[in-house]
Amino acid sequence: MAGRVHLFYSSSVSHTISFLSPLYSATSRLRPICLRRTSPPAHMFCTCSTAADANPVPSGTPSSDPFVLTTPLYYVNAPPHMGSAYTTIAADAVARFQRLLGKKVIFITGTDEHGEKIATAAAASGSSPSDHCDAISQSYKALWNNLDIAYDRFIRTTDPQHEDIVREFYSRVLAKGDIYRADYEGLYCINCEEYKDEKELIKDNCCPIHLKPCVARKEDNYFFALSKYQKKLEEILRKNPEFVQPASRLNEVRGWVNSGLKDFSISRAAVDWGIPVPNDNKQTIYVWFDALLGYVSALSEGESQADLDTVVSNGWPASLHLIGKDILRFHAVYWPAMLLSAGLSLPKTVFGHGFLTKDGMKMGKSLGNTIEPDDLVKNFGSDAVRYFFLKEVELGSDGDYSEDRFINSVNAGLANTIGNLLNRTLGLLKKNCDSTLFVDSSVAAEGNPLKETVEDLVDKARDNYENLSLSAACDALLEVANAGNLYMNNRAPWTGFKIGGDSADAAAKDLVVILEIMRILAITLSPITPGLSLKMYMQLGFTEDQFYTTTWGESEWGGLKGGQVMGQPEPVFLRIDKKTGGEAPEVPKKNSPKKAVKKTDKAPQTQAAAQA
Ligand SMILES: Nc1ncnc2c1ncn2[C@@H]1O[C@H](COP(=O)(O)OP(=O)(O)OP(=O)(O)O)[C@@H](O)[C@H]1O
Repeated sequence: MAGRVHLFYSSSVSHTISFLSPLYSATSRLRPICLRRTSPPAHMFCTCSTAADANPVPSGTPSSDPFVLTTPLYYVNAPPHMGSAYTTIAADAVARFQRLLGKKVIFITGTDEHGEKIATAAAASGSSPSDHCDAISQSYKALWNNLDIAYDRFIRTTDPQHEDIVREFYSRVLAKGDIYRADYEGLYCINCEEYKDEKELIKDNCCPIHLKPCVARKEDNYFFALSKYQKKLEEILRKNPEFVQPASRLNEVRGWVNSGLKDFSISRAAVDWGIPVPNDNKQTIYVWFDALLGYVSALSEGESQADLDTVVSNGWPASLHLIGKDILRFHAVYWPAMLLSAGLSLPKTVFGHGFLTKDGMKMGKSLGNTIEPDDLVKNFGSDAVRYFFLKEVELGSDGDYSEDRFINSVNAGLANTIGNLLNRTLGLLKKNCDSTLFVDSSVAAEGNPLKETVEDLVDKARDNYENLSLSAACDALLEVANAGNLYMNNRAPWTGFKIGGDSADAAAKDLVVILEIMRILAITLSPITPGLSLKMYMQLGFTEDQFYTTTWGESEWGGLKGGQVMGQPEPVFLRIDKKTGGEAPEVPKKNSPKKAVKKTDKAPQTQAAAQA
């Protein structure tokens, strides 16, 4: 889904209805309005309906329904960049957290492959659109693999089952009387694949986003009667404020809706590379009326027949659409209206996060001002990349990348505060206790207020995960590690071992306390840094299989047992040397989606893991 701007009707667009579907009649000339392009609390995971309460169509999600979450389907005009990776990493962390809670999760991502821009990009590279799409969608899959993304479904809008769903959806909306035909003339931005309002253009009729001149175009198109859904959308936004998150985005969406919704064009006459409009193969379906349906068609995977009733029974509606704020209007205005028209339930939450920027401009494929995530993974490992962007860029706000900030943050958090504490503690345990735990961690912590501190922080992290405050979840977990470091320094167990007797027993208990903290951290940090967490868990004497079957419930204090033998103290995360950068880690071969949730390969996953 490109950050395409949709323009309804502008003063620069001459628009007259030349043909009306027998099912819909418009009587007035459509008035000009243009759209500009530009982050759920605990309740979003409750099983009661939210947006669906205001939905006139049958809805409601029983508690056994899966947690379905989506990233945008990325537009294959160019390979992925750090911006595309940002949304996907955040979605992966949410998916992993929900799995830890024991939910059945369906994490959907994929690629948006139709439209003029794709045909042009293919021609420029001397390949057919279909070969081009195969190559670029593969580059997304490869990056997700390198970033440890455990998606469940990867939908391509050129998949046959998707095309079937789009046609069925279109037919439902047509039958509802919500599609009609009209003339359209105006200035067109090929990169946005949209007609633009002259008022929003900059010098020489250039698109303000892509900085390229728009071209005059005239065609007749099919339109979707968005205006019919004005009242319903107002009601949904009033009754279900959690439908759009964070609150600042909700206000934006309310502003758009309250200023009056105008119908929009859902076909293109001049674009061959698309799904033909049913009963009119001279037109193809507009990319957004096609791509948004990918969230639905992804649920038909594995079915011999792809139809809307099947996908509904397979988990629709989605619990969460995680998107960038550039495509909020499509997801929070057009999409719910389209779903209402087709008689489908609305997603529970649309979360529009902020932008990664470079020199103040949104990083994007069209502008080419991108950071290559593969380079970051190669230099620093996937855990470092995931940690930095989730901790340092609050979901919902914009954030700038700088290598210095990256290295400082990752070194301070993962290498010093967490990795070093585990390594020191295991080193002391090896030297003084033959790497064996002296007592159960529940016994070691009797009367120790640190246990309660940790429990409170873990609860805080859980709330933050649930609210999609991923950065705050990282902060709470770092506080847990800080509390462990402080305890180690205050208690100085090495002196107790030197003294011997009761003091040595107390020191041995202290080590158990700290290792229990590390166990809890390994579990609770695993949505953010799955590779590092696995490494930590295994050093604590657990197996890989045990790691992949842990639940959030197991983060309760008391998992370590007396007599348990710990692994060898080896650094789980090495400091990154500012001068040389990180050493290249082995890029793990992993992530067939399900396998990634319960991996069986043994490849090290972090810079440190590769070196350890
Ligand atoms: N700079 C960015 N910061 C955060 N997320 C981004 C950024 N760029 C893209 N994304 C993610 O990708 C989505 C847009 O996908 P798309 O494939 O259109 O990428 P794009 O680079 O924005 O494309 P283009 O530059 O051609 O408009 C956004 O909604 C967001 O989820």
